[in-house]
Amino acid sequence: MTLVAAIQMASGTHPPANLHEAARLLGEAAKAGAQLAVLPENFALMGMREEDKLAIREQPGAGMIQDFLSEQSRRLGLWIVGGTVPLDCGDEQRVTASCLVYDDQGRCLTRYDKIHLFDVRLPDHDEYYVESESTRPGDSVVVMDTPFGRLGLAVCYDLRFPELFRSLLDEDVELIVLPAAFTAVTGRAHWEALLRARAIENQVYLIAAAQGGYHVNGRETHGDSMIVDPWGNILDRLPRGSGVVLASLDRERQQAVRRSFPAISHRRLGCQLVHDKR
Ligand SMILES: O=C(O)CNC(=O)[C@H](CS)NC(=O)CCC(=O)C(=O)O
Repeated sequence: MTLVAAIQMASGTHPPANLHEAARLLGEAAKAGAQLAVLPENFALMGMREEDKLAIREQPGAGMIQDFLSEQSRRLGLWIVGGTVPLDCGDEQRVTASCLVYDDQGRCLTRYDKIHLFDVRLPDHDEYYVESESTRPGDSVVVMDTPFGRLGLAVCYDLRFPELFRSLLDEDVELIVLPAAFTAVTGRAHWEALLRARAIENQVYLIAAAQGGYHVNGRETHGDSMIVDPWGNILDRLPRGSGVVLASLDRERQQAVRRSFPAISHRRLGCQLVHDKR
């Protein structure tokens, strides 16, 4: 059994203050006995404008945010999934939205760059997002082995693309982390349904860490960070505000679900059949 945490924040415009709050919540998770903690998307900055993140971009491997993640994971003896960090990609106008995984000794082992970017005008609302103006999308599916099982990475809007999760399943993931900053409008309509669907159809644990609250840019994020088990049960959740969501992952229970309800082995369409026809 592994105790894991999803950390919920309502990040503001001042990175040091956001890191201070993240440290407090990571400390809370560690104190509760968590071995792995997931921070939300943009935990270090929810700016006034989308392009504000360009100003705090870091070179891969060095900078205030990455030093923070390394130091916290080492000091707390905690694996940390660093929500997203804006990393320099050699493009003046754009960064990558990089999800970085640190082990309990402060080493950054894995990087996943958000693949699907949120270029959306919300129906019936005066709200639109053009994430691709300031973010360069990733193009690689990323999984890694951890002491807690095979881990897959996805970020926020990625949740709407089941083919990414199938690709993760094809790599035999057992748990998937999803740092997010879902809008209040779309979150109310879709967040829980999408999370539970992705967990159920892939029979994985899903650890979703969200931004949840009001932000200086006038936006509201949905919150409701949750940990979902491979049967679709919500093990713990936090509707609003800052805090820590905790649950135990039970690999034997997961194996039992996959054995007794073998939907994964009943797949007929997708990779294999497509490849056979080529
Ligand atoms: O709003 C902000 O400032 C921060 N938000 C983010 O960083 C990202 C990119 S704009 N938000 C999403 O991907 C929302 C997805 C979503 O809400 C959905 O799929 O419905």
